[in-house]
Amino acid sequence: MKYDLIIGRYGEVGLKSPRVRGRFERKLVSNIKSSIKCDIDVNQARFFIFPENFDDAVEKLDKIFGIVSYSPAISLTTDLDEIEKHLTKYIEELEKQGLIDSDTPFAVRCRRVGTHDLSSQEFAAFAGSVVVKKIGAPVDLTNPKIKIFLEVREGETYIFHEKIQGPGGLPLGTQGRLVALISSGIDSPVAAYLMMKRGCEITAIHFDNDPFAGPQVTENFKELINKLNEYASGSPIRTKIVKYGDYLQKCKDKAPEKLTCVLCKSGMYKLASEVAKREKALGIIDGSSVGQVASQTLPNILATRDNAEFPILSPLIGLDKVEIEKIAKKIGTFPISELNDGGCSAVPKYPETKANLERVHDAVEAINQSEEILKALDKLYS
Ligand SMILES: Nc1ncnc2c1ncn2[C@@H]1O[C@H](COP(=O)(O)OP(=O)(O)OP(=O)(O)O)[C@@H](O)[C@H]1O
Repeated sequence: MKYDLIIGRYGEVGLKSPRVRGRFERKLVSNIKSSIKCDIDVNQARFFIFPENFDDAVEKLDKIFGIVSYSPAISLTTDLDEIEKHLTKYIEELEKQGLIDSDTPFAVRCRRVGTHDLSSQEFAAFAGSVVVKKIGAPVDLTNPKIKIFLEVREGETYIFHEKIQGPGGLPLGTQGRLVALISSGIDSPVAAYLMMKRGCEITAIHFDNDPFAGPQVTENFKELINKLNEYASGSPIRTKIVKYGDYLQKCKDKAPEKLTCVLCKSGMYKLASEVAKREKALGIIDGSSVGQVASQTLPNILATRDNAEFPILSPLIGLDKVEIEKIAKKIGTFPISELNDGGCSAVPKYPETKANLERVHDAVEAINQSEEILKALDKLYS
């Protein structure tokens, strides 16, 4: 099929006040243009996208937040003879692709904006008669196997048959910046993805636990960022890597062994708070889910977040592993997270699961956490 344009639609953006909607629309247009070479007209909650390369555009629109659905379409003038001519050719193409034949129940749906001689129903009935004349397929308005859409907008008419689901959400970059703690595991990239979908730009921090973890962990993290960047058109993810081994060694040397994971996590939030200040971010994201592992019990969550200076958002907090994995597979991070990275040897044999706030405060003092975090910050690289 030779299409003329792609019609994109947004959902939630349309519920905003006109001023906010205008801002979101402009951001969405610039995000689309960042990865797709095209011209775009915006008109009444529709994006009319004229790409240089259709296949490339169809693939990339699937990863641009804010777009709820999109349809490759042909355009023509609103005139019954023109509709008959172009729709007949369109049906011929669908027949060649095996999408319609004389037995395929079909329906025409018409949406109309502006003043015309015919009502939407009359336009749909006319288009239906063209399809019947061309191919003899049966009309079935309740249970069609294929739908033909006619969108009549003043003097322009668009014909399409697909409404491809987009990722939804809000345009990236409309909600401010967050610092995301991203390991090489399954959960944290999903957490970052979900907040990107809510329009938040991301600075990703990874803690390199060498010598307690091997180089593969950091390599996997970089691969995960490459994958997440496919969804970051217009606002690529900024990355920071922290050498964290010395901090962990201090925890092991100066605090009860049992508390290593609690102090590790608490140090991450503290360091992320410093990075958030530098990055003008408004919060921190992590991949916690209540009770998933020893470090994610409610007492540990409380004890590790106690000295963070920014809100910590955990979008996976109420999801179970199967639900998280389903998202990871959908967005393509799962196979990377599944790669063996050797794990972390700093984890004690019996990690604390019911951290006591007072004892954690004592341990934080014993390791001189603030100073150690400043030292680690000095070893931050991009
Ligand atoms: N090396 C690391 N670098 C950056 N963030 C980390 C690291 N390790 C853990 N985190 C953060 O802390 C959260 C909880 O830690 P936990 O040790 O349970 O994670 P994990 O199971 O290793 O990884 P994930 O939760 O990503 O599957 C992670 O979701 C992630 O946000």
